[in-house]
Formats: sequence, structure tokens, C-alpha cells
Amino acid sequence: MNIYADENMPLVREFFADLGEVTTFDGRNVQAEALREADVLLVRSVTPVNASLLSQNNRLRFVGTATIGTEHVDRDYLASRQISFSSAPGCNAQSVLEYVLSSLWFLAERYQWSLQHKVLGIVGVGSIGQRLATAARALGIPLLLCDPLRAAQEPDFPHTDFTTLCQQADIISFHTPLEKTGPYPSYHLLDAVHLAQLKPDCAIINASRGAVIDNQALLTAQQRKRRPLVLDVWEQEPDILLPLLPYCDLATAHIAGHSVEGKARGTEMLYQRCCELLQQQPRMSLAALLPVPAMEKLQLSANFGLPDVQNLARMLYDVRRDDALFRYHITGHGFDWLRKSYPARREYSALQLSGPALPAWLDSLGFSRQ
Ligand SMILES: NC(=O)C1=CN([C@@H]2O[C@H](COP(=O)(O)OP(=O)(O)OC[C@H]3O[C@@H](n4cnc5c(N)ncnc54)[C@H](O)[C@@H]3O)[C@@H](O)[C@H]2O)C=CC1
Ligand SMILES: O=C(O)C(=O)[C@H](O)COP(=O)(O)O
Repeated sequence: MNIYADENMPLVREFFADLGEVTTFDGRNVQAEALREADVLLVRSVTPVNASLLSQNNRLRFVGTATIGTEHVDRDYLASRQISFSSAPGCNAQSVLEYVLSSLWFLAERYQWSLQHKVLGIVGVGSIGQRLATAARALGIPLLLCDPLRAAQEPDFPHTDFTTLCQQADIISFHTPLEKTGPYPSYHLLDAVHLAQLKPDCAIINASRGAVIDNQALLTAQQRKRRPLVLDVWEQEPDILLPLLPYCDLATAHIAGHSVEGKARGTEMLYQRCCELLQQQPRMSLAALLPVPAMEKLQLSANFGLPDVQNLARMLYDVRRDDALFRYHITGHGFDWLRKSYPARREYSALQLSGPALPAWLDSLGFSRQ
């Protein structure tokens, strides 16, 4: 069994070595010729998997993407060749939540906001958006939710249409997939028309897909009237619209989902799907492979409360680190280097909390107790 995997897939050899021979490749630049002998193909979001990439391969059985987003995979083509496919839904949802929370705390500090007096609009309330909604409720942040697909299926879903959300929210965070067609396309969802409808100081956070926001229209709007802006994802990565950078409060290289756990969970999920396909019992598990975190245990006193949570979270992840890396290295090393050399970052759950009266809302943020 020949297993071909993106070189940026952590623990891929540890998981897959018992299923076959593992060969790694550069996901951004891989060509059809290099994949001729693959039985299993494991990719990340940077590899378009389509008829052209698979034109020289006639033995492929399984394609897996260790990501939540799947717009880079031509699933109809895979189905036409009876090649099984799996993504890794939810694998890095907690990682994106921690990115957004860190961004919210940063913006609150920079602009001296009380988040409890800001309306957070969440666009796309799936794995990530729902986690964010749960965390925001725990932190007392008022919410507007926009998800027309959920609204169509769930009579009680408190849906606010996108235009109304644009008019009423103080902060908007995007968590939709990138869809160019269908009844609810998200391509350029935030366009010049909607940008003009936002409150003057409405903050924008995008950690979904770059093209959910019309980047050129965003630049024009920022040049006219600057708003708080956090961008993890950009149109046309890795060749992004660099003139946007001075207008960003936080700018990062599509790393919101790149926690150690988030990336490794993606590898594990594909391993499990592959074992199912091969009708083999999985022999490896993430719990056994994850490294011991630098900070393992922390005792909180009975005085720990909501105002302290930001300091606790910052011990584990502070988005300012990634913003600084981006601004320093983007012109020299470039977008993909920043992603490839991303420093280790553990999720909140890596730290076991103990104490006499741990508040229940810590669980809603993803912390774990001893
Ligand atoms: N920056 C990063 O590192 C990462 C980015 N992502 C991106 O975040 C997206 C969301 O991830 P998940 O929450 O796991 O996906 P999900 O599929 O669980 O949720 C997406 C939600 O968006 C809703 N939606 C679809 N079209 C919409 C529209 N036009 N307007 C409003 N809502 C719409 C869907 O109904 C669904 O509930 C992914 O598709 C991926 O593109 C995911 C992980 C990491
Ligand atoms: O899961 C997704 O979707 C993402 O966007 C990942 O966090 C980033 O994907 P990679 O480009 O690192 O594969």
C-alpha cells in the first residue's frame, strides 16, 4: 500500500506506517507525475485534488484531507472514479475558537471595549461558529447568529439574516465554508454593498476562507474609514493583497486551526477512515502520540473569575505572537514559510485545571479539569 501525504501532516508516519509505505510531498507544488503510484492520498487545503492532479494515477482508493474545508477537492470527480473520500470535520474547531477568543480579547484591550456591551455577529454556526457562540454566551457577550441553512432545518434556530446582522453587530466573525454556487453562496458574502452597511466601528474577523470577503472592496473600505480588522485568511493565498496589512489589527497566515491537537486530530481522523476502508482495527491513537505539554497542571484559587480568564488563556495562546511573526516575515520568507514553520501551540485542554471552585463556564471555553 503506497501512502502519499502532504509533508505538513504531523504524525503521519506514526499513524500510517503500519498500513503501508509513507511518502511525503510538497502540497502546494505537487504534480500528477509524483502521485502515479499512490493508493492513498492525504492532503491539506493547499492541494487542488482534481482530474488533472490524478490524471496519471489509476490505482488510487482513498483521498483524505486533514482539514475541515473541502473546496479544494473535486468530490464529484472522485465519486466518478469510485475513490473514497474523507475530510476531518471538527478536527481544528477548538483551535479556531481559541484564535478568535484571543483576537476578541486583544481588540477589547486595544479599543478599551467591554465585550459584554458589544454584539458579536457569528456568520456560519457549524462546528466552529457553534463553539464560538457557546463560549461567547459563557463570557456574557450578546450574540446575533446567521446561518440560513440551519434556519431552514431547525425551526427554533435564532437566525438573523446577513444584511440585518451587518447593520446591527459591533463585531462580525465569519465561519462559513467557501461556496460559490448553491442557494447560499458565501463567495464575497461581505462585499462593497454590505461593507457600506456596517456600523462605522464594526470589527471584522475572518478565520474561514479569504474569499468570503471581497478583499479589494475591504481595502477600499478600510482606506476610506478604518475599522478593527483581524484576518487569518486571504484571497489568493499565498499571493495575498499585501496593501491590506497596514489596515489589519491582527494579520496571520491561515494558522487559526494550526494547534498541535488540531492538526494531529486531522491526521488521526484520516487514519481511522483509512482503517475502516481497509477493514483493519486502528492500532494507533492520538492520546498516545501527543507530546507532553510544557504546562501540564495549574491550580486556580477560589478567587479566580471572569476577569482572569484572559490571562489564563494567554498562557497557552496569544494571537499577538502570530501577528508579530507575520508582519516580520511575510515579505522575506512568505506566506507558506510562516505556515510550515509554525511554532507549537497547545489547546486549552492540554492544561489540567484544579481548584476548590472551578467555574462551570471554563468548560464552555474548552478548558479541562483534573
Ligand atoms: N483559518 C483556519 O485555519 C480554518 C478555517 N476553517 C474554515 O472554517 C469553515 C467553517 O468550519 P466549520 O465550522 O467546521 O464548518 P461547518 O461545516 O461545521 O459549519 C459551517 C456552517 O456555515 C453555514 N453556512 C454555509 N453557508 C452559509 C452562508 N452563506 N451564510 C451563513 N452560514 C452559512 C453552514 O450551514 C454550517 O452550519 C470551514 O469550512 C473552513 O473553510 C476551518 C478550520 C480552520
Ligand atoms: O481545516 C481547514 O479547513 C483549514 O483551513 C485548516 O486549518 C488549514 O488547513 P491547511 O491549509 O493547513 O491544510
